Amino acid sequence: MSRVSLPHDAKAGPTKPEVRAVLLAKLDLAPSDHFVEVGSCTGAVTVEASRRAGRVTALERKPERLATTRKNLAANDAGDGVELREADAPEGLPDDADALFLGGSRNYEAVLDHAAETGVDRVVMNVSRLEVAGAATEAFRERNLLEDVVQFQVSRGYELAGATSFDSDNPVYMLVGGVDGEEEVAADGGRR
Ligand SMILES: C[S@@+](CC[C@H](N)C(=O)[O-])C[C@H]1O[C@@H](n2cnc3c(N)ncnc32)[C@H](O)[C@@H]1O
Repeated sequence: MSRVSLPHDAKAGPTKPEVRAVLLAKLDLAPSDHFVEVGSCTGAVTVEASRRAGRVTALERKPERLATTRKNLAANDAGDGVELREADAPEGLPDDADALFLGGSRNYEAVLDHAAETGVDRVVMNVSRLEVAGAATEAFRERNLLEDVVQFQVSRGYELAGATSFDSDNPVYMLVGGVDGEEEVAADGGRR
């Protein structure tokens, strides 16, 4: 299993390893891909993506967090092919992304507009707040970007009195799609 070392911390991160595993499966990155990330923060996703995609452009609006991305990339020998931009998306978004990940939700509607206009093949957004998840699902749907909505929660075991108990992370809503995305509908009319 590939590991990511994150010696440098930032307030809003990192995206947990189990969530990254699902995210990477959905993004399905290949060496021919240009991957664009909005909100790189600790760089946990940036590092993983740089091991799979040929090109990575990572945007982060907060300069101190972008510095953390840079330091954690260096700690993983992962800076090759990665361009870091201090920008508040949609500012700074390239026009040739194959896969786009919204790790931060600020201006997400304008970011989704840009994705739809430039024909991004795979778009994934992680949301933790319920109201934002609902509104963002609608925003994906309105732009014909929605294929799948996945909600999951990870619990991590710890030792308690010689046995194992669990601490639960917040639930994650993962919106998955892309241009020409079609929502999956089961034969009985329910969503799959
Ligand atoms: C939840 S954190 C992302 C965590 C990151 N995936 C990691 O593993 O560390 C969200 C980040 O997105 C950034 N952000 C939010 N909206 C943004 C935007 N429109 N453009 C650039 N950065 C943004 C925030 O500053 C924050 O650092």
